[in-house]
Amino acid sequence: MQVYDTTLRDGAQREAISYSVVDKLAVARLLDEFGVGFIEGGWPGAMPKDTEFFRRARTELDLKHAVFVAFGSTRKAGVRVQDDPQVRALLEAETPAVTLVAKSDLRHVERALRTTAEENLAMVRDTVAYFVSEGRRVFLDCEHFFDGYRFDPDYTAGVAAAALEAGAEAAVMCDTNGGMLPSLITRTVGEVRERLAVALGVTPEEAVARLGIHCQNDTSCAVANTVAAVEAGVPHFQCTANGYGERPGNADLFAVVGNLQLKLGMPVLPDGCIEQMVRVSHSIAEIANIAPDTHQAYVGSSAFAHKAGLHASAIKVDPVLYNHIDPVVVGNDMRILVTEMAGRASIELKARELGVDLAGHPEALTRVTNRVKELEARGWSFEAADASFELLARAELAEGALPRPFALESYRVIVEHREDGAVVSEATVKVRVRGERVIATAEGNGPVNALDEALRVALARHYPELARFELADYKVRILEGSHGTGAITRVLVETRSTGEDWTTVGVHENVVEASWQALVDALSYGIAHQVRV
Ligand SMILES: CC(=O)SCCNC(=O)CCNC(=O)[C@H](O)C(C)(C)COP(=O)(O)OP(=O)(O)OC[C@H]1O[C@@H](n2cnc3c(N)ncnc32)[C@H](O)[C@@H]1OP(=O)(O)O
Ligand SMILES: CC(=O)C(=O)O
Repeated sequence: MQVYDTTLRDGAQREAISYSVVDKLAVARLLDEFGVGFIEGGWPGAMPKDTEFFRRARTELDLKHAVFVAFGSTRKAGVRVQDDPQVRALLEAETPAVTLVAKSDLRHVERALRTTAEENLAMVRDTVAYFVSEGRRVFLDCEHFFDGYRFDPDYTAGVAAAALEAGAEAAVMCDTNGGMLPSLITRTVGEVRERLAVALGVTPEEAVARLGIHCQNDTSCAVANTVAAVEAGVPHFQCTANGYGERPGNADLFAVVGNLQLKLGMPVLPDGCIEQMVRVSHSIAEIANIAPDTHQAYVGSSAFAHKAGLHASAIKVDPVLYNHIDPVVVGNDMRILVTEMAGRASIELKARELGVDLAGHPEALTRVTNRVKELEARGWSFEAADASFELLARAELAEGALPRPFALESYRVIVEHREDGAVVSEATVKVRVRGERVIATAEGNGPVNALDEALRVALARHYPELARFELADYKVRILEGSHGTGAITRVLVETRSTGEDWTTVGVHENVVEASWQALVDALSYGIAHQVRV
C-alpha cells in the first residue's frame, strides 16, 4: 500500500494557502512523522518558491519514512524531452521519485494541448522513459481519467498503459473535476483492470496493482471514492492533510487513513503513527493559517463530542456504544456537551469529567439538570462554558451552602466622553471579602474592562493569585428575545492562568450585567481552582 501525500502541491492549490519555504519544510517533517510513504513537495521550475524548497530540502529535510517526490508535467508537444526546461527543472530537483501529470482525456489533448492523440502518447512515453533512465521512480498522474474514460475508454486506458510500458511505477487515475461517486469508481476500476491486463499481458490482479487513485472533492465523495478504489485493489492513493486542495479540495489524508487502517484493517501506516493524527492535522492547519475544522472526521474537536442526552445515557454504560472508534487511538478525546439537550446522564458524565461527583446524589443531579435546561431556555449556553457549569453543579450539590470567594453589594459603571474626544470608563465595586467590606474604583478602556479592574483591586489583598489571571477572550452574542421580550445578550469570557484556561458565561438584557456575571464566575472559578491546586 502506498500512502502518497500531496499537501504541498495539490493542497497548496487551495484558495488562501500560501506556504513559505520554511512552512513547506515544517509540513514535510510533520507528514513524515505521520508515516506517509511519499511526500510530493511541489513543482520545481514552475515557481521560484518550489525550486528553492527542493534546493533546501536536499540538506535540511531528513525524512525517516517518506520518499520525496517532485511534480511536473510531461514534455511539451513538439519539444524534445531533454530540451524541455520544465523537465530539466524537475530533474535538477534531485528527488528519488517524480510524478508527471499527463492528459488522458482525448478532448483535453485536442482542445487544451492542441496536439494529436499520438503526440500526447509520445509525450507520456518519452518523459517517463527519460526519468526512468535517469534513475528516478516515476508516477504518472492521468488527468481527467474518469471523464476521459467515459468519453473514449480505449484512449484513456491507452495513456495509462503507455506510461506503465515506459517504466512508470503506477498510473494514477485522477478524478480531476471531482465529479465521481464511489459506485462509479468501483465500476471503472474493474473495467480498467481488465483492459490493462490485456494491454500489458499480465493478470488482472497484476494490472490493478499498478494503478493509483487521486480524487478531488467536488461531490464531497473524495474520501469515499479513494476508499472504493483501494477496496477494488488499487494500492497507491493520493491525499492531502485535512483535504486541502484545488476548489473544495482533495481526499482528506486523515479520514482515508483512518478508514483504511481502523475500519478495513489495512496497516497503511508504520506502527505508532496513527496516534499522531490529531497533532499532525492541527499543526498543519496552524502552518497553513486555516482554523482547524472542529467537525472534521477523526481529528476535529467535535469528532467525539456528544450532545444528545440519549447518547450520553448509553455512553455512561460504555463509551463504545456511541463512538465509532476509541478516540484515543487517533490522539483525540471524547467530550460530553452540556446543553438543553442534556439528560441526567450527560450532566453526571460532564460533572464527573470536571471532578464533581453527582452519581451518588440523585436529587442534586436532578436539580442541576433542571437548572441547566431552565437557564439554556433563557439564553445561557454551557456547551462552551465548562467553568460556569462546574460552579453551578457544585452550588447545587452544596444546596446553596457553597462558599463563594466574595459577595457583591453593588457595582456602578460610568462612561465619560471628554472634551478632547477620549472615552474613559470608570467602575466602582462594593464587595464583602472574608468578612471585610471593600470598596474599589478603577478605570478601563471600556465598561467591562473597568469592572474587571475594579473587582481585581477589591480582591487583590485576599487573593493575590488574581494577578496571574488574564482575560484571554471576550465574546458577545445578541440573542433574539422570546415571549415578547427584547433582545438579550450572552457573554462568554475566557480566562487564562499558568497554562490553564477556562470559560464562563453570563446572560442579561444589559451587556454590562451579562459581562459582570461571566466575570464573577471567571474569578470565582479561578480562585477556587488555584486554591485547590
Ligand atoms: C490537475 C492539476 O492540478 S495539475 C497541477 C497544476 N498546477 C499548476 O498549474 C500550478 C503551477 N503552474 C504554473 O506555475 C504554470 O501554469 C506553469 C509554470 C506550469 C506553466 O506556465 P506557462 O508556461 O505560463 O503556461 P500556462 O500555465 O499558461 O499553460 C500551460 C501550458 O502547459 C501545457 N500543458 C498543460 N498540461 C500539460 C501536460 N500534461 N503536458 C505538457 N504540457 C502541458 C498547456 O498546453 C500550455 O501550453 P502553452 O503555453 O503552449 O499553451
Ligand atoms: C493531478 C491532479 O491534481 C488532478 O488531476 O487533479
